Amino acid sequence: METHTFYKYQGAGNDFIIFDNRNELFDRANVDLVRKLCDRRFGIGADGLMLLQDVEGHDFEMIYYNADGHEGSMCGNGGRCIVAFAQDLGITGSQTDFLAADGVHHARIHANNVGWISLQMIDVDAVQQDGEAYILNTGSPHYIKIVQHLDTFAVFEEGRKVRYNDTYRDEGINVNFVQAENGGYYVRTYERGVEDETLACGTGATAVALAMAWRQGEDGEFETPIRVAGGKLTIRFSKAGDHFTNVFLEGPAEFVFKGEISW
Ligand SMILES: N[C@H](CCC[C@H](N)C(=O)O)C(=O)O
Repeated sequence: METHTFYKYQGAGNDFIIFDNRNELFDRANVDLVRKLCDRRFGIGADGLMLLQDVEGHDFEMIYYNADGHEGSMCGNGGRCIVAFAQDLGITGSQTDFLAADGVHHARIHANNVGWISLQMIDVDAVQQDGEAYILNTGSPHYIKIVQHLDTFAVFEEGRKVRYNDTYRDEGINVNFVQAENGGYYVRTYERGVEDETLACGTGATAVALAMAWRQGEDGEFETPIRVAGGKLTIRFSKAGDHFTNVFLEGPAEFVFKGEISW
């Protein structure tokens, strides 16, 4: 048994356990351990777990796991949280470039708005349709459907049906329900890998902003406010036809607590 220090961060209520794994003491392949630490009853509890590691040519590498131990896709809120963590560790200043599952990300910590982080997301070149829903990949795969009365909508049940239907069962998909409001959108997401509704999903909020602009069809520069259960996010991007560039996810990322755990 060895004792390990962990850190807990949250971004708009999407919560993460983070380890400084520059010493590589956390075994990347230990998926059972990831699952146990993320369990809200048997472990620390979180929507996901991240490892901050050293990597050639960038400030650090972000290794992200969903609560079920699944690794390999991007997490937008997690990305903003690990940037805050890197700054708290003194690894980076107010700007950083780091490596994640979907490539290199640039991020900026706003000096005049403490805890507000702007994270560049991958360019998007394709929006597909599945019936009335929109499908796109913003580092993770997303399904987006417009609904009425989102406040009382059965996100868990309806999200789960889509995530496990014949089309998506094997790979899984994150299911976002959206309703327009005051020049922006209200979004609730059923997350694959958590297999539940979370309070926020950064790649999901990004996918919603892009899909809604694609649906409207006009090109230009956009700044889209997105309200989620855990707070507010802003998505900035340029749209030219099916091409989305300069995509930024902006929102809060905060340290919650740190602790020690043995295994
Ligand atoms: N919460 C995350 C999404 C994690 C992606 C994951 N649920 C998946 O695609 O497997 C976010 O803020 O972007």
